[in-house]
Amino acid sequence: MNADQLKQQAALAALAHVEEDSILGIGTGSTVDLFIDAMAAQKLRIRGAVSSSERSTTRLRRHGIDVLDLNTAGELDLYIDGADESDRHRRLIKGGGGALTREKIVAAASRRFICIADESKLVNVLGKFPLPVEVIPMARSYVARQLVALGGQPVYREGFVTDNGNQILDVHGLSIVDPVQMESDLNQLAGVVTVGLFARRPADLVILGSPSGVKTF
Ligand SMILES: O=C(CO)[C@H](O)[C@H](O)COP(=O)(O)O
Repeated sequence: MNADQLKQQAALAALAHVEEDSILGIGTGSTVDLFIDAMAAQKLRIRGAVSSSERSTTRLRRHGIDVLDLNTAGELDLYIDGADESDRHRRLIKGGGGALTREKIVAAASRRFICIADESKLVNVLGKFPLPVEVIPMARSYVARQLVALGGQPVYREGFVTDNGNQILDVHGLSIVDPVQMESDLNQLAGVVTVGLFARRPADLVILGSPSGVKTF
C-alpha cells in the first residue's frame, strides 16, 4: 500500500467519529483533503465546519459544506487534522503545510481532537521532522538567533507566507524530549506567533493507516 492509501484508510476510519448535525473543525493537508472528500462522498450531514486554512476552505465549499466563522460557531464538537509527527503520547509536530496557527486555534476551540495520518508519522522522539515556527516577519532573524542558542538550526521557508501574513522558520536538529516544556519556552520568544508543537493540547485520539489495518491510540 502506498502512503496515499494509508492516509485514505485513516481518513475513512475517522468518519465513524463524526456525529450528525455536529460542527467540525477541519485541519489542513493531504490527509485532511481525503477526509473532506470522503465526508462529502458519504453525504454526512453536519451543521458546518470551521476551517484552519484557505486551502481547506476552498475544498469544503467546493463540496457544498458550510464554512463557519469561529467567532460565532462557539465550541466545536470535533477537530480533525493530520500531523507531520506523532509520539505515543499523541503529542504532535504540525505545520508542514504552514497552517499551524489556525490549526492550533481550532484545536483549542474543539472538545475532541482526532489526528489522522499514515504510520510513517509515528516516532519515538519528536524532532526529526523540522519544527515549524511561525514568526512576525520583522522578528525573523531575532527569533532565528534565539533558536540557535537553544540548539536548533532554523531554516527560513523562503517564498512562503502564511494565511496570516507571517513567515515560517523550520527548525532542524532538535531532539524534543520534553515537548510540553519546549512548546512553552518557544512560545515565550518575542515575535513567535505559534510553535508547531501540539503537546500542551495533544490529540485525544490518533488514527494511523498501516498495511496491517488501522491503528489507534
Ligand atoms: O500540519 C499540517 C499543515 O500545517 C498537516 O497536518 C501536516 O503537514 C500533515 O500533512 P499531510 O496530511 O499532507 O501529511
